Amino acid sequence: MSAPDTLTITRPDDWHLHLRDADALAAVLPDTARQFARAIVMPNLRPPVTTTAQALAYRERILAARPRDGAGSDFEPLMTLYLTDNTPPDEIRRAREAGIVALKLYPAGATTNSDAGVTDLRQCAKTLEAMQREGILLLAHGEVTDGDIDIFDREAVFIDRVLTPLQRDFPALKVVLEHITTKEAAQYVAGASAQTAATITAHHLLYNRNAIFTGGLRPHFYCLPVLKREQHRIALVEAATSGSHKFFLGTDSAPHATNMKEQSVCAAGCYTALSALELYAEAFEAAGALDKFEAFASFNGADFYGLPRNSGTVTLKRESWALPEVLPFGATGLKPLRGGQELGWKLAA
Ligand SMILES: NC(=O)N[C@@H](CC(=O)O)C(=O)O
Ligand SMILES: [Zn+2]
Ligand SMILES: [Zn+2]
Repeated sequence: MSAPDTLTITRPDDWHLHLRDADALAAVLPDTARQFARAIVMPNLRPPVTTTAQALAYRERILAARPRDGAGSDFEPLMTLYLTDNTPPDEIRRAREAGIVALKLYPAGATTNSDAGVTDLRQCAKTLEAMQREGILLLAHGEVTDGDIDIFDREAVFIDRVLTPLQRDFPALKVVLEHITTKEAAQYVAGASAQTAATITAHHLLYNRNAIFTGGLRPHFYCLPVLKREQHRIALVEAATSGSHKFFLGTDSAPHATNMKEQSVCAAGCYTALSALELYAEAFEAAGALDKFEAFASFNGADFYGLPRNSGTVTLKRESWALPEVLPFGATGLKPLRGGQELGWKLAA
């Protein structure tokens, strides 16, 4: 069979996204709004979005940053709250009534803007109970933070120490293990209850940890959880293309200004929103699984969250184009992953 020249799928959603705030929000939102109908917006602002009132105010700022008309003007942000040791159980009902869909678990110190995160999930039992009751999802940055655990093992150890007991104690709580990076995570999710799912980024499908070290240290490939060995990348591709409904698209597009990335201490995060669908299509095509792409990008996430699937379609065309090296973003710009290089698919306007 010859390779197709176009790929038309139901409008997709991004189930894990960082939009930031203020000028940064205005700079990046149009990229996502062009590609996706909806996105789960991460709450790791400074200060973090911990209350329903803050999330609703943030939602208004996002709506105000949408393109006025044409593509992206109907983009819908799906809001989340940042779980802390002290999130009151009462907040959960307020959140549900306000249309907030999930709380985000950041183990304290695990990633960008996670200082206010949870130090011990056992302290959150009452709140988790309320989430289970109200049908609010828990989204996990699944890494332990102990200094004695090797950084490449932190996801697997999180599954054993945190996720397995959590799902035993709250079996009806829907949990998304975000941005999975290992075969342990793919296997765990595939074998876990129907209340369990995972997002997978384009960069973890396309790259292994060699990308960070090719010819020198490459900060634009540094994100958390960090890229892993090739055997893990292969396991993620297998999970994404397996046809399992438990795996879906979440870019984890995480903008950091160039001066924050090209630094003695480089911020964690890759910017992929500008060309997310193109990057995913490349990964699915390399696996000979373009026929599995639509469910991964457009159906599985909505079904798991209990939200309607989108109507309408988007079309990707086989066309070679060079991704810009730097995008406008503050004084130093924003370098997208793969910037300056060719992509083989292009989202039709
Ligand atoms: N993925 C990252 O490396 N960074 C994210 C935070 C996160 O999702 O862990 C960010 O906010 O920059
Ligand atoms: Zn994370
Ligand atoms: Zn993230």
